[in-house]
Amino acid sequence: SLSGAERERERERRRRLLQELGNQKIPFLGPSDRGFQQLWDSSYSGLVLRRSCSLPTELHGRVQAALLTLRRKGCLLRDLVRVRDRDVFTAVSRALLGEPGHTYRYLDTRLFAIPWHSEDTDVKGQNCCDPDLRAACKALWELNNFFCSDVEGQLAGREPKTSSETEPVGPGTQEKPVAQLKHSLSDYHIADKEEHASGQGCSHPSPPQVCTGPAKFNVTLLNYMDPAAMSQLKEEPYYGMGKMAVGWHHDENLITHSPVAVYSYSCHNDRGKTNGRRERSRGGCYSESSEGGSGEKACWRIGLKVAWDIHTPGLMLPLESGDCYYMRDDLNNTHQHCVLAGDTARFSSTHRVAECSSGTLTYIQSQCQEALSNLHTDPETGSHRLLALLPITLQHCEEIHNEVEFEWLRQYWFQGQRYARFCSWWTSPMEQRFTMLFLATVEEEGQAGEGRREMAETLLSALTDRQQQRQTWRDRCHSSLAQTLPPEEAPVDRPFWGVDDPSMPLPFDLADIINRVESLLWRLGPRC
Ligand SMILES: O=C(O)CCC(=O)C(=O)O
Ligand SMILES: [Fe+2]
Repeated sequence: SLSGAERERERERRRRLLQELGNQKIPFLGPSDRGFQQLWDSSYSGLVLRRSCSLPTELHGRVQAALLTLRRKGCLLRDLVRVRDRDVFTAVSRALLGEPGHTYRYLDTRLFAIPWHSEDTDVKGQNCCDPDLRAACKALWELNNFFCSDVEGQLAGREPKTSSETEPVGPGTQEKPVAQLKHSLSDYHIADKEEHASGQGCSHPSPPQVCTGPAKFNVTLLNYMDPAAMSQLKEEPYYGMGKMAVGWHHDENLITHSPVAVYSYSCHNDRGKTNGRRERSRGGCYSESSEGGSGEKACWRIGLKVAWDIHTPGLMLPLESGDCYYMRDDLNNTHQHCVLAGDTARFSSTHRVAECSSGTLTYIQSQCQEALSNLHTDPETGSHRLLALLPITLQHCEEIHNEVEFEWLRQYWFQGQRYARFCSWWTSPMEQRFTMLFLATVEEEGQAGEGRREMAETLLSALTDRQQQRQTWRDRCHSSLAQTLPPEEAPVDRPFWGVDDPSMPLPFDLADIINRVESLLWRLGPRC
């Protein structure tokens, strides 16, 4: 994610562009506009549309049922994210599904994946949630497998478009013959297992972090919004594309150049399906409502723009229920996208190759292990002592402490009981007493000279940083927006301990300790 300075530069750049633009709108093209396909070919070539009809029917059925199950169970929740140092609720409700132990970080928020539950006899996950939820997760895992193999096919075959049957598709892509798509779902499972076995793909936690092999989507971020329930959606400001459910953005925290695959499902508000003809007016984005054509329903659309460019027209792509699209190559880097709300409720499942080198439970547990290996506990007294006292070791331990506390524990508890409510997979790792918090200070260590100064300096910077971050999290937990949440979703300021908790070597409030280290440094005098 962006640093403060980078954010500031972006803001300034945006301000200048808006100034240049004045009150004018930038043109954009939809499918019924002349030059649409040409614009797509020339400026949006990483975008590929796969129409609903080219996916297996039974896959649609399972995925759509799964999304409805997740909604019914209340798994989809609005995130209290941070944008430009302010807390805001996302307009869409979300949930993350994915490989066990994976997380996805966006807008200063770490989402913890509900595991796919791909195995029926997963010992670890057996009792973590009920069968309906397990089945729902598994359906999205099947969709994930479909996308993994489909996006590869799309990458392999870059011949120019040959079929004009399904309009429109992206440039340089060939719709797979329908026969080829009528694989049974189990074919995809097998393909998936084989790829896992061969160790290819880019979902593995360690670097390199550039996508080279076939795409292995490791998480999907689900989105849901019912516009009827939203009082005010923002108007798209640059092109006049209409109301936005998700504003302009790049997807964050992805392996460089990895693709994103999206399944779009717009539910019909009424009973029954839209039958009869569809009318295509501007952008083909109105469909006649099912009950005799009274009133038009705006459909959901994706907006795309070239980043930092006010000259290339924008692209607006209407999506019918069941349509999928891919963002390939570097489209996500060079372009931004937004989601334009239609009239009906809509789900999307957005499959990603999350950059997980520091984003898995395995990773953070090994970090803890490493730091703890430097901690000796006296079996008699229970007191703790650091084994290695090199400043570099101390600094590393303190950094790990901050990482565990702020990137994992506080992130998790800030989202309240939401995870434990549907699936208890994360409960045990998060409830574990993270002994990390026991790391003692070196104040008492009888060292002299530069070594001691260096230690104190190291400690001071770690503690100051920790104190600041604790305050930020406290503020976020007690913000007026956080207060509006029901108890089960309300942020919990955890971990927290009282002033005289004997099991904690350091108080929660570090102000006194920081003062002591500061005065120690002062007593040691200036660096020689
Ligand atoms: O819903 C969609 O089609 C895309 C949503 C999106 O851009 C996102 O979740 O990052
Ligand atoms: Fe996105």
